[in-house]
Amino acid sequence: MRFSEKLRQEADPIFNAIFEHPFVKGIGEGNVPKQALIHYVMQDYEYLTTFCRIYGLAVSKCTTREDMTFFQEQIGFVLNEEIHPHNNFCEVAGVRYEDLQKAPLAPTAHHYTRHMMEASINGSLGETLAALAPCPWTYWEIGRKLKSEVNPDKQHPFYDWISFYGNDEVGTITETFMAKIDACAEQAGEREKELMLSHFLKSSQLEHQFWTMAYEQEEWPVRLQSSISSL
Ligand SMILES: Cc1ncc(CN)c(N)n1
Repeated sequence: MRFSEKLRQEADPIFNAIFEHPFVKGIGEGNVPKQALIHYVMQDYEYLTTFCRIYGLAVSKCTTREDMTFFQEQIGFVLNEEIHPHNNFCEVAGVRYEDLQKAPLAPTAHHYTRHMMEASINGSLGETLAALAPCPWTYWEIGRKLKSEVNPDKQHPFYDWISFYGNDEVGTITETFMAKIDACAEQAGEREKELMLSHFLKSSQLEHQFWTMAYEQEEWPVRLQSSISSL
């Protein structure tokens, strides 16, 4: 079995819990509370900004230009393409995208981004890839599942979101992650492979927790006036 398949197999209960999450189910049913959509976009905008910084850290781990090019292209994808699903959520919620930017990271988004940063600063390229992979991988599987089960037409409120993540481009990104993880695992010792599995499972758990954070509009326990904590 490919190492990437083993990661996916170990994470199966988490992926299944994500498919059953009320936010994710709500996307398929065309029925997500407005405040959940708003909280999601506010947090995801900051999450994806940090994700680009982590891709920069990943570049510092690369030994080939091919790997560098992959991460460079992924930064372009986040900055230029992933604004479309955010715009879909904003349109449904009836808010302007510009008004949802620069929010302080909520506890779960903070935890998730710091987990990936730690893996990419202190770990190998394989550990970095394993920590980052659940981001495209879970969304690709959600998109593909909703596309086949719901088969939305253009009248569906989340047609754009489902079409975006169920699209072959996100599938190709996921498959490239898998191939790079497999190549790293072939060179890795047992300890490094254990860490890759651990990082993959932690990020998958935090993907699930991110949906809950948005659905329940998680905030820090004490509300402050200042937005200085936005990093
Ligand atoms: C938290 C999260 N995870 C994954 C994705 C899809 N790139 C996203 N936009 N946000």
